[in-house]
Amino acid sequence: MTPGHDPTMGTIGLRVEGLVDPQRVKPGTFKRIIPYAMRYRRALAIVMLATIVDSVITVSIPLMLKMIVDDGIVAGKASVVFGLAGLVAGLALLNVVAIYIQAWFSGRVGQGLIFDLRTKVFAHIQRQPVAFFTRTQTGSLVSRINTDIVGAEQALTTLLSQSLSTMLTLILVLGAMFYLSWPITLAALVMIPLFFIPGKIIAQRMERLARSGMQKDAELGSMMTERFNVSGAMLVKLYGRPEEESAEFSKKARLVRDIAISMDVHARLLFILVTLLTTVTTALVYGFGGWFVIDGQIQIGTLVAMVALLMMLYSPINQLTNIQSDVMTALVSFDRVFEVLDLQPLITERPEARVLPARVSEHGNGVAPHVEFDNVAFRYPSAEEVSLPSLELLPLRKSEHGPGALVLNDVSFHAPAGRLTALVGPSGAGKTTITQLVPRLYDATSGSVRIGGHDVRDLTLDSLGDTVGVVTQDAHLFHDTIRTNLLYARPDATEPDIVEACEAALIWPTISQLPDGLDTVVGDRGYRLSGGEKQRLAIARLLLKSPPIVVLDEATAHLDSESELAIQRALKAALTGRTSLVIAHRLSTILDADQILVIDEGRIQERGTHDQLLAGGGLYAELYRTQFAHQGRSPQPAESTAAGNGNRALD
Ligand SMILES: Nc1ncnc2c1ncn2[C@@H]1O[C@H](COP(=O)(O)OP(=O)(O)OP(=O)(O)O)[C@@H](O)[C@H]1O
Repeated sequence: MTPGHDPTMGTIGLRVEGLVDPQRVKPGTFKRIIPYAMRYRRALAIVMLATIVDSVITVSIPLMLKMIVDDGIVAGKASVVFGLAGLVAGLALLNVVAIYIQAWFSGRVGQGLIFDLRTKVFAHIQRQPVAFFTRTQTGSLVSRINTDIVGAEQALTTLLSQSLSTMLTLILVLGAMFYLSWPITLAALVMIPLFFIPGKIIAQRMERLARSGMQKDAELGSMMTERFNVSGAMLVKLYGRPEEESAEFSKKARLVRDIAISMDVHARLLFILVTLLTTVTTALVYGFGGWFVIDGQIQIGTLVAMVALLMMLYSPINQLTNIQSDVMTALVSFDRVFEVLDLQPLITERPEARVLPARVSEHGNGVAPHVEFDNVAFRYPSAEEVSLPSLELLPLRKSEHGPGALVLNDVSFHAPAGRLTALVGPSGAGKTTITQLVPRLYDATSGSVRIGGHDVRDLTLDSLGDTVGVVTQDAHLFHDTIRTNLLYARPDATEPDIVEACEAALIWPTISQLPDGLDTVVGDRGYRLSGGEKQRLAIARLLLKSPPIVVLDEATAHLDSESELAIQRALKAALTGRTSLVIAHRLSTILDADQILVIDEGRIQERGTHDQLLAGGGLYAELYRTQFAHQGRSPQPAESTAAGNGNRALD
């Protein structure tokens, strides 16, 4: 089947109404581009100089052809013919040099711009809060850094290099034509406005298609990013849906194809119309010019030069119409990049933020600070606050506009320095949310979270990062070596430091048996390691960082008893002497906790030690019976645990 007969191609050509996003380029986009270009003013000046040389040479050649014909051939002077022909060849050579310089420097400007924008957008995205990433489609984001930035670069280089050469050539060619024969030039000029009309109409259409195309392209990219990682691929397999996935993919790819075809058709249409007008105008010049030559009003050489110049006139006019559509298409890219750069990060460092003062004991050892929640209420930020609709998969629903419901309410507690505070409660109670407020993954909506008496919002983000270590249930590992993953926590750690951390986390025996040891690549998201090994590696990473405060979400995944034991021992090492906030899923942890907070519906419903709470016979007692008691230990009084004594039995 030829592509033209593909029955799925319902929206080819100009009929792509449903695909086109009617959004326009924001006013002021162009102005914002200028500072980016100004960084390359020296290279740009060279580009412009080379462009001027190129234009002048290009226009002077037809004038020399006229002289060859009239003053050489017609006059019968061979020396003039040879001399001028040699000069034309020399100028052509010089032009090659000018074009080469132009290409070299405009490449530097263009690629430099891509580099500047990419690094800026990447750094900006890094500063976005976690909430942004929970809403955004990864593929769309990647596409902004790749496709859109390259598009934006094209806008600028097209605008700066092509438009100058176009305008200059146009002026020089018209000047030369007027000089040679103003009546023929005027006749040709009458046609020029006609060249702009199709350009204008088609350019607008192309702009909308370009925006739409980028959006759909990003959706395609997103789908691939989600399906081509281990978790996504596993889900597809386990639910046996490869056919549906392929169908969904081809639906999206079809849209991308149709938009691309439509863009091609528009570009081609523009070209055809301009070619038609060019031919008609050339015929007009030959008609008038031929008559003038016969009439003896102009020389034959003048007609030759006029036609050659005319050919040069169309190329810039053609470009001018293209520039319009190219620039519009590419301005869309800039607009989409600026859209990301304009997104203000929700969690920022205050200008007067301070480093958390280190506390030292009488013996000169570092002392972990305590953590306090004071009347904290929290709601997750709304979509408008943290994300861009164009980076989300689906359009926002009505319910997603405006602030959501409070997830935490009136949460106040004191997590004593160097002690273990366990959080327990039913699913969705708000435990994870509470722990996320300590490292400022989110900020409290009201009330305050304090570390060592300092509001977390008054601390520098670096100091907060150094103070709080987090191990989540699904500890993420980069697709890199074990060593690189560990060094991520402390880049200056030495080999003995790494080994010590791995030994304390009880992962060293496993690592040392691997053929490549610490240089083993862990695979995408650590999928080449078992669940228990991954968690222990995450604990080793935490130990290497050695933060005074630890936030930990215990893994609920079922582990064999050996791994379970290893993890418990590793945790013991990780928590000793540290202020820890643990979402507890293990019996051993709640028995060892200095304080247990029972969370339900975003509030602290009960608090105390295991014995006190069990005696109370409330929610905790029920949770204990359903979640913890079956884990194999008969209820027993929690051992009293002094901070940092290292004697807490976690196993
Ligand atoms: N990023 C988010 N945006 C909006 N709401 C969220 C977000 N994350 C969690 N929630 C909601 O906040 C509430 C508390 O969730 P949280 O994850 O803190 O519960 P949890 O006690 O840790 O539950 P689990 O034990 O199942 O992990 C839930 O109702 C959840 O749906």
